[in-house]
Amino acid sequence: MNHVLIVDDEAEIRTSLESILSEEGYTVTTAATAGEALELIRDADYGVVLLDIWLPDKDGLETLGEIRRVEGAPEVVIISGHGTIEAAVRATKLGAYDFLEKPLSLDRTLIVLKNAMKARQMRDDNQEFARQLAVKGPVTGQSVPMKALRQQIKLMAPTNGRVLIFGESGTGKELIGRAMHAESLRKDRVFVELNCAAIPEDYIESELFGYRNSAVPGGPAEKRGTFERADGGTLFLDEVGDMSLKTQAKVLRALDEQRFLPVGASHPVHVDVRVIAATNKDLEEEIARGNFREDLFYRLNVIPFYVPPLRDRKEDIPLLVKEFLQEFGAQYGRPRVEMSEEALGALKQYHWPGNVRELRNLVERVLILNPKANRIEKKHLPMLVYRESPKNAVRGEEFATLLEAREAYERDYILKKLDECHGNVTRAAEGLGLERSHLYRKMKTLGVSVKE
Ligand SMILES: Nc1ncnc2c1ncn2[C@@H]1O[C@H](COP(=O)(O)OP(=O)(O)OP(=O)(O)O)[C@@H](O)[C@H]1O
Repeated sequence: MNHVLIVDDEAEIRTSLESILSEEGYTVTTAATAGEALELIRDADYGVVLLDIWLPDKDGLETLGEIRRVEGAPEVVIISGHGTIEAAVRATKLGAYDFLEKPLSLDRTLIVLKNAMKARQMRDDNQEFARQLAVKGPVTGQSVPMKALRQQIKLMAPTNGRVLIFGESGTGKELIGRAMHAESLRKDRVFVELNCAAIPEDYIESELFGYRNSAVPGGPAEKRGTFERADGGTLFLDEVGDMSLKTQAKVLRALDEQRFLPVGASHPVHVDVRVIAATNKDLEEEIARGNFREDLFYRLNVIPFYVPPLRDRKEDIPLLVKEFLQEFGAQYGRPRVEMSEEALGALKQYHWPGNVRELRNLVERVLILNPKANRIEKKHLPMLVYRESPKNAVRGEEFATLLEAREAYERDYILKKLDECHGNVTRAAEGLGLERSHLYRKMKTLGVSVKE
């Protein structure tokens, strides 16, 4: 974050400040009027605005108010002339970061600007923290591999070493990445996540490294990439095996040099980032196939972590269920809900292709679809029972007749839709393209219910 906007109607001040600040490594844009400045601020991500309080087209305090209303607003430092100090003081009470008096002292300008940038960075970090709080939880599990993983996290977290986490989808790789960050020396800084598979190839470079002077007409002129946002903290690169070879080459360089060139920029940006990467692919196999760079693999894989699938640590299921029942019980106003031993036994029979994520979703669904049950019994887990009975299993196994196969698929699909719609049959019917009454009839035939 080093973009400064200078707003002053005196051309001389604009030019001299621009050249000094550019030399200090800031990216500088200038504007002569409040109108022009507001337009620029709505378009790009500035760290700090140096705002002359006296502008020809608008009152300085009013301009300050408008800037502060822009989402992700920059810090504002007021520049005041001789007769406007009182207004500048008032501006700081209204949320300006500080003020500078004309004629500007170079030292003071640089110090105030540096501090204002830092304040803006901290505001960004705090917003990231707030987002993180919503998703953070403990790494639960008493199985031998989970205990070992927790120990490994404790040991490796403070080392700053790069970590590569392997494991099937839904096993908890991101959770482990976050736990690692929470126990590291960077815990007071940001944790930024980027899912490399979710971003189209054309955008991934600008997502990672940001851009200056967007090529998209009407688009924001500047964007900070994930590397830059993670400065000082941890960058979690999820599904790292899905990056193209071209992007891999750029990431490799950024890791080696701890600096990179945003798209369209003329100066590199230096960062201090710890990278934790995760993948559900066999990267060694991807290397053999020529899809993943070996040098990047070794750079990322300083400390390898392996998270086993849930089917290989079924002893963790009761504890996980307890945690999810607590979480969703509190959310849906049913704090005392529990699960019978028999139901837990049924869950242990299942092979959990979606791992812990699937278990968590199932617990939530069962709670929603059985609003009166204070104790979840085996009969409340129909889908699993169908899946695990070889005759009815939806995936792969054999069905006696086509009708049976179709019903199993339909049942599964309807349950999924009902789950997405939190048990609301009308909305599920809309989503399925059926009349509500038709869906009810189908549910009855298939033995699907949303009530006790
Ligand atoms: N050991 C665990 N204890 C508690 N919750 C867990 C555990 N493992 C996973 N979860 C929960 O399961 C869900 C999926 O976990 P997470 O997103 O970390 O998996 P992932 O391996 O990163 O998945 P993907 O590869 O699909 O991104 C999350 O809601 C997470 O909180």
